[in-house]
Amino acid sequence: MGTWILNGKLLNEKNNELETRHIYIEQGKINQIVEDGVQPQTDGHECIDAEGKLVSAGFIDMHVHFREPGYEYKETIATGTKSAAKGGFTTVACMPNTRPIVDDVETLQFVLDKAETEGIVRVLPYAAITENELGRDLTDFEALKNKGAIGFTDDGVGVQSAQMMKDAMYKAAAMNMPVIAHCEDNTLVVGAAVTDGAFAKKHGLKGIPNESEAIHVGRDILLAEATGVHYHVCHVSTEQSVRLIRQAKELGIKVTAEVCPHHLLLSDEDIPALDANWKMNPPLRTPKDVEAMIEAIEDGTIDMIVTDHAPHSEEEKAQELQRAPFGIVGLETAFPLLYTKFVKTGKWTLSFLIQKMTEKPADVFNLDAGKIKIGAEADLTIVDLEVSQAVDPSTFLSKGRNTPFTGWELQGWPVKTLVAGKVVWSN
Ligand SMILES: NC(=O)N[C@@H](CC(=O)O)C(=O)O
Ligand SMILES: [Zn+2]
Ligand SMILES: [Zn+2]
Repeated sequence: MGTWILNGKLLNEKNNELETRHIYIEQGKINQIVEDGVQPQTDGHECIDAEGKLVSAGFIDMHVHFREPGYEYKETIATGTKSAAKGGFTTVACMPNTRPIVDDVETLQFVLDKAETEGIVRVLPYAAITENELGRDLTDFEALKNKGAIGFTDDGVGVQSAQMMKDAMYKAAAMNMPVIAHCEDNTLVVGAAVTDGAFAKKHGLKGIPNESEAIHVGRDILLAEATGVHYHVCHVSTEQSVRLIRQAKELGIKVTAEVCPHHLLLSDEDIPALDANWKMNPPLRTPKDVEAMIEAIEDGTIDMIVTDHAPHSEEEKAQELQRAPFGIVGLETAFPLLYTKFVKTGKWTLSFLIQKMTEKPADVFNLDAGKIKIGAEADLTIVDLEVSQAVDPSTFLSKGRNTPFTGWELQGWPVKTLVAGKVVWSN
């Protein structure tokens, strides 16, 4: 028995038109795509009616925090993947800043086992660059790669020593593995709650300067050039970083980059009060930086959109701004936010947005995913593009409720998510 998804709207990337199609899935893979008008042979098969809804390749998020092991009160692989499925994501890449850090094969195996037994979407694990993310000793890249790590990153902190980063890049390059960098120079203001901008000034707060990110981006681009590694910049937030990445790409250096919805949609001037739901790292920057992020995703300087889904508990986020941890959740709001604010407004085509959340990340990280085609895994997302609904954190499947987008009236809500042809979430 197979499964038919009937009457879905598939995006024709050539003309950005939505066309009605029927998709037949067998043994987890897309087996047939039938034109409207042709009567599909549904006898004896399961049928899903997608009448009028968008059927997209499942979204891919190359930057999430699922907190397991060690911080299960914030999120688990079970709740994190549920949250992902609800957001229409079928593949997510997990950051290693758990407790313990994913810096050895035992911890990596633990994550893989949990993903296998409790995860409802595909989970790809990153491993740390340095032991305990302390920046002192490199982890065992060879062993971690062999066990299934897809790249190396100390996300959460910057690798402070240029020599350490260079050694890591040489090693990763020799193994054909990417280095993924959280860019933050700790000799500049570090740990402040907001950017060095209007909000900081108004409230008499110290601010994190743009250079603390961009100095690492510039340094690492030079090191990537010297080592030949595939270097990927995490959560780009400043116009200076964009400038450096743009130039590096022009020079043919192997650099790729990601941006988060919040850095495309919010600036420090939007922060309403001293509220930790607006605190994340990197922080919301100035309106000029937001403009630069939009330009950079539009011209291809930034390759993909990621959420940096970073759940924290209610109690942690209720602390005063300086004490509260950095991070906001993102999986359940990413697509509706971007669809409503960029596609509905006519700034982007639907196919542009979907590419940045499917094909592009798959391309950059060599994943066999991100496209609806015969023979591909049936990782699919069915999205209602019409119904308008307000963001309500009490409905999140994530344990985290920490979002600045509460109450935003959005369209483009996923209604059903399939992984390998199985419905893993349905509203
Ligand atoms: N982005 C955040 O604000 N927080 C992340 C760490 C990180 O991505 O650097 C976290 O682990 O909570
Ligand atoms: Zn980070
Ligand atoms: Zn992160």
